[in-house]
Amino acid sequence: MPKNPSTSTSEPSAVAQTGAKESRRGLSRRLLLTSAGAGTAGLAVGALAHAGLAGRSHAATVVDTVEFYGAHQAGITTAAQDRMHTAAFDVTSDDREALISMLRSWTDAIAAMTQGQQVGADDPAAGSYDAPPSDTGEAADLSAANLSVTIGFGRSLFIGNHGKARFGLDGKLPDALIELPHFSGDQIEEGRSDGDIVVQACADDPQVAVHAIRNLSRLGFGTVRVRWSQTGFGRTSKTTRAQQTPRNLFGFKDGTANLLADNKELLDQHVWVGKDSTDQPWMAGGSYMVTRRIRMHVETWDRSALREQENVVGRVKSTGAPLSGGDEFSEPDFAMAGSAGPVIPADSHVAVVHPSQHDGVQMLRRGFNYVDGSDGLGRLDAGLFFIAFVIDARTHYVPLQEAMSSKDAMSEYLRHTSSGLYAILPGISQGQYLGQQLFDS
Ligand SMILES: C=CC1=C(C)c2cc3[nH]c(cc4nc(cc5[nH]c(cc1n2)c(C)c5CCC(=O)O)C(CCC(=O)O)=C4C)c(C)c3C=C
Ligand SMILES: [Fe+2]
Repeated sequence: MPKNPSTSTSEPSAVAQTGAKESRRGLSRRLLLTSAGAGTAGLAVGALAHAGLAGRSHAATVVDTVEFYGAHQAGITTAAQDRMHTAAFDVTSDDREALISMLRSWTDAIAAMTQGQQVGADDPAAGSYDAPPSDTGEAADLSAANLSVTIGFGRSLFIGNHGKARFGLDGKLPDALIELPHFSGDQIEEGRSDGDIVVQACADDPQVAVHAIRNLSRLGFGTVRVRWSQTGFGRTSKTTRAQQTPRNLFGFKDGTANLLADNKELLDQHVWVGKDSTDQPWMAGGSYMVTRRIRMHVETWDRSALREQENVVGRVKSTGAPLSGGDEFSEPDFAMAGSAGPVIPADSHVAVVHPSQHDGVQMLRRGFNYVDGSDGLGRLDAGLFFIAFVIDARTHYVPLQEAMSSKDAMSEYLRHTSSGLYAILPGISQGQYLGQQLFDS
């Protein structure tokens, strides 16, 4: 389990572990960790002990925090972490002020947790003995592990399930926040889908991601309740050039042709909502997140020949190169002829979803593998929790999914069991709360 905080992020915190921060906020989780006894928690302790509580020389301190404030929320272009816990919440209260108050407390908690600090108070022993601790405590000895928390609102937050405006949000529903259509072959479970608010927590330590969701859920008690939640591991994409392409549960490299954090022009074109590309000015700087829990019939896959597997994906299993040749990052040549039709079959996954088939649209994929035990019939309940961030799902997701479900050979091995589309809030600066642009608009 990666407890190594030496992996810096695409958005490192400029203030991580400075003396100023210590005196302002008291002991951070990581400094508690260091002072509580080197040797118990792996490399983090070694590194921080060297940075020296004694000497207070912070020069060697490693950074494993992701900046929370900014024009966009973290957790989208942030270097994809290894673990995920995503949850959707339904708002149980009708009170707009209660919702805003919860979003304020969530903002404070996220700002603290992403910097490796406890929720509420930095020192868990400082609270009242007669009250529950302000932090649940299971991450107290862990580093921030590159935690990012990303919040979005579902269509039902604006108009409920009957089209009636909620929380005074009349006229604030973005046109792009559609109800995703039913796609051929879908076996969607309602209880695993949609929801008023989505919270994606990603970290390089599963306990840190779970801790984030649990503490937000606790802070929301009386205002929201969890509708569904999903854990994931082994990121199935890369979002920075420095990251190696990971493999999905079919054993193929996944994320090769993904949009990357350093391609600002493409991100502006395909991921970030701009003030001119939305009917809702409050969405500028935001994005749309598509979630699909896709069961992969791994037992059937494992019994299929390598030739079949590669023809289904359109790439070489070992290297990730397109079947038309070259290396992993070579462009596929869909026109190259083989002995019986194109070398890359027209019904292969990459041929079906490639931008050349869809007016050049691209998406930022950020999914995770999942295994939720077995299904009672001797098969793993395993697959991909597909997550993609796009500027507009109507142009950047729906047509691709329609093509997949009608002509993608991979679909035979897949079953979509959940579906969600959320308006990802723009980022905020210090002093603001998540969602403020909407509620102030
Ligand atoms: C509708 C969008 C997509 C869904 C759903 C989806 C599911 C899915 N994909 C894989 C495995 C791979 N996908 C790969 C590439 C790829 N996939 C999509 C879209 C969806 N995939 C796109 C847009 C692309 C990029 C195409 C391109 O530009 O070439 C690949 C190849 C490697 C890579 O580029 O990432 C694999 C492998 C699975 C297993 C899956 C559902 C479980
Ligand atoms: Fe794919």
